[in-house]
Amino acid sequence: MAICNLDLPTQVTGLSLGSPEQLAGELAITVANALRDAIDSHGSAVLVVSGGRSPVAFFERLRGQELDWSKVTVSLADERFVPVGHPDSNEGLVRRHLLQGPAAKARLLGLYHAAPSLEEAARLADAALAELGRIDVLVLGMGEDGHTASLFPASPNLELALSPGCRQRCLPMQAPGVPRQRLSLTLPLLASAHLTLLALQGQAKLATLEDALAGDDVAAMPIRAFLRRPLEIHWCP
Ligand SMILES: O=C(O)[C@H](O)[C@@H](O)[C@H](O)[C@H](O)COP(=O)(O)O
Repeated sequence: MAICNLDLPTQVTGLSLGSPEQLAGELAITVANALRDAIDSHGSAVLVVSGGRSPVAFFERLRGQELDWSKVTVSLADERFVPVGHPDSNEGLVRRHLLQGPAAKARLLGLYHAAPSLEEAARLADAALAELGRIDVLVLGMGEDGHTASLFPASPNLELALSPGCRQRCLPMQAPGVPRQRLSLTLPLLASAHLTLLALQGQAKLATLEDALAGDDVAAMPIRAFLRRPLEIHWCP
């Protein structure tokens, strides 16, 4: 299915849903099916999710899905350099909205570490991610500037984070708005996911997607790195 007549590359599929509630439900079913398949095929599943405002309804629908959560590891595509109890924490968001009920049995591999600097926190996250293993499902969001995870245009370290040879799994990044200090998984790790989903809501993000599809400068719009790989976009007005 196309998304609002957007001309998608062959490796990108698009699903248009009627409302944010339908998008959350559809995404939850898609992710749960992929996690069950991973558990059936290799005994465990790794889910990497994004934070921000949009995923809350998706998290709450996903936690209601029947699966063996004790075999699931949840991690984050990016994090803000704030304590987990801070309202801006993505780990806090996942703990509050996803890891509840049966889903609380999942293991959470967070990125935040209390460290004297963002750089040191990124080094600690990078070391912790060594045990993540293969990402079975990656759920990305996107900002209206075309960032994804915390791969922001003009951020220091962006070029390194996007390079195919980047050896770090996690790097310190700077967002244009608060909270500025971020931790982001790098492209090689993110792009290694077996299934990558991009969840978008609203006309503004549809326009951003259209801009991203019309150009090829990845540094200007890092989401472009994912549009040239197999990707499933779920969008609603
Ligand atoms: O930490 C974050 O903010 C996210 O990981 C980020 O990459 C997010 O996916 C986009 O900024 C979209 O955010 P919204 O869903 O809030 O629009």
